[in-house]
Amino acid sequence: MVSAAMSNPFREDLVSRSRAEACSVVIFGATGDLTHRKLVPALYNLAVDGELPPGVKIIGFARRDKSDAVFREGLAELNREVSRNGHDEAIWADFEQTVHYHQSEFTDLDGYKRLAERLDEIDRDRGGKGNRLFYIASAPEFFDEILENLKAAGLNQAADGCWARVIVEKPFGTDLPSAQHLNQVVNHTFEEKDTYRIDHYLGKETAQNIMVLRFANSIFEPLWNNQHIDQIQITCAEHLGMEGGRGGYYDKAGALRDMIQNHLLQLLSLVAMEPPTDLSADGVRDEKVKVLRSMRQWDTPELVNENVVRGQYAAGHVDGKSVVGYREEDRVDPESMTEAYVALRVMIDTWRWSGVPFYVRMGKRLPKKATEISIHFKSPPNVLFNAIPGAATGGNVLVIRIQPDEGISLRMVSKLPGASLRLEPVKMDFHYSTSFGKGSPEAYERLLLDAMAGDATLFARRDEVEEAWKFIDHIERAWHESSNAPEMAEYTAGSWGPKAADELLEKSGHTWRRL
Ligand SMILES: NC(=O)C1=CN([C@@H]2O[C@H](COP(=O)(O)OP(=O)(O)OC[C@H]3O[C@@H](n4cnc5c(N)ncnc54)[C@H](OP(=O)(O)O)[C@@H]3O)[C@@H](O)[C@H]2O)C=CC1
Ligand SMILES: O=C1O[C@H](COP(=O)(O)O)[C@@H](O)[C@H](O)[C@H]1O
Repeated sequence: MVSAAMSNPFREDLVSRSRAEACSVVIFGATGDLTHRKLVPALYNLAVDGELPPGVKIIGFARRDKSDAVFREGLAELNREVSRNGHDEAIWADFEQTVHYHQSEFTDLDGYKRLAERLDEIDRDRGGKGNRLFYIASAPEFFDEILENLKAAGLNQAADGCWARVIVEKPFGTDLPSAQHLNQVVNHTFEEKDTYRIDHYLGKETAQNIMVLRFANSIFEPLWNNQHIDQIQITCAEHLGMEGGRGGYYDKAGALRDMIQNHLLQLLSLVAMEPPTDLSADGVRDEKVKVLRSMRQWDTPELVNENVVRGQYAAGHVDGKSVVGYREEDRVDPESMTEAYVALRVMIDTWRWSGVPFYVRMGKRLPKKATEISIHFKSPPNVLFNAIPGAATGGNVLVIRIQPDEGISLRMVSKLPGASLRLEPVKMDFHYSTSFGKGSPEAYERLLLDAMAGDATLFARRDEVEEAWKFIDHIERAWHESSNAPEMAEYTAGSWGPKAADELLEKSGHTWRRL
């Protein structure tokens, strides 16, 4: 068995103090894609690894009429396809006994009252009262209604000595006012300490390792500032387009709202934050929110033009297959002005980061799926080796590979073996799979376990979400409301994005790192 402490040595004391506790997990939207592909496989894999607390019950809440047996069979079918640890029929047979289905409309208060009775029964079987974890995995238009109905049915209150918590899926609003409204609804239903705004990038093993790399090693932190770092790049490349009917959602959201506002600004704040005073949820989140507050605002169309590039893919080839352009995708408006690619320069106006550009890019239909952060150190003074072949290969680059092939590499310049002095870049490389001999758990496993343990460190706090929206809203306004709106650039599917994104960096003498 892999214990929580073993999987996270950095937070060993915290994990041993706050273990996941038995509870009823109620999933709203349980017949949907997220539940089948991510949530239930995550719970199953926790069970396989012996991490799921005994006594956990899973109750799927959705509209379609289904028996427990039919619901379980549908879940098993997907689990066979996607489960990280494979699908063991014997383990599944035990696991599925903990899974039940509750049919109701999200809008029907009676359905919640029946749910309350059902949960009471489960608690009685457990020997009295119990904990409840509500996971809102529905489309965002139902978030308010589900929260209000939970309150109306008294399900936001826990029995003495127990807890009732809520996990809210993304998107957490579509702009600052809608996020503020949702925060008000959530906070009037559950206390902030019981609210878990999910950002699955924070649950990725490599994202968690950013703090360890920075603060558990003495060699990096002294260099982690504008004296030594020239620029930082965060790239999230996806080869997929709008498969599985995603075009309808995506064309309303776009890359900036879908990925930058949440996942990539979270990664940026982990890279840029000051050391927290402790590892408590608020200790860490206090530091992250300071980064978000210090981002220079691109609050005029001119500033957006100078610092942000948006793009859509035209037809091209990805993975050897020809694919259509963004505007030809299923459920996408043929005249859409929604971006499937964004590249931006972020400036963080703090003592540590003054003058260091953070370049962030994300795009659909790029040549491959890969997310990484690269820290580009300044070059040494060009006095000793300037006349030597290979000397112009640049400074050190530390690369944190978030996915796939999770790991960290450091690029250095070395002497090529031989009688004459020639320089060549080399790479020191650490791979999670070879160093630890096993793959990383899925982000949802860690996040579900943390919510059961009452540890909100890897979840976004209210002020983080709102600060991120403030930054994003200026850009959205410049794109969609200004008369001199910056252009929509085009790139061929399967290429690394529009030329304008290269030009964004060239202005400062930089180039995107090749992945
Ligand atoms: N899919 C993914 O990989 C990811 C999804 N998300 C987020 O998770 C959320 C859910 O996404 P996803 O699972 O893909 O969505 P789906 O459309 O696949 O599922 C929606 C679910 O909501 C239920 N539902 C819809 N209307 C009602 C209603 N009136 N009453 C009761 N149940 C209802 C459906 O039930 P029924 O089938 O019975 O109608 C279904 O279970 C979204 O917010 C999405 O942004 C976030 C990250 C990744
Ligand atoms: O939240 C989202 O994330 C996925 C990418 O997640 P990953 O874990 O596969 O990197 C993205 O494709 C999707 O558009 C977005 O909504």
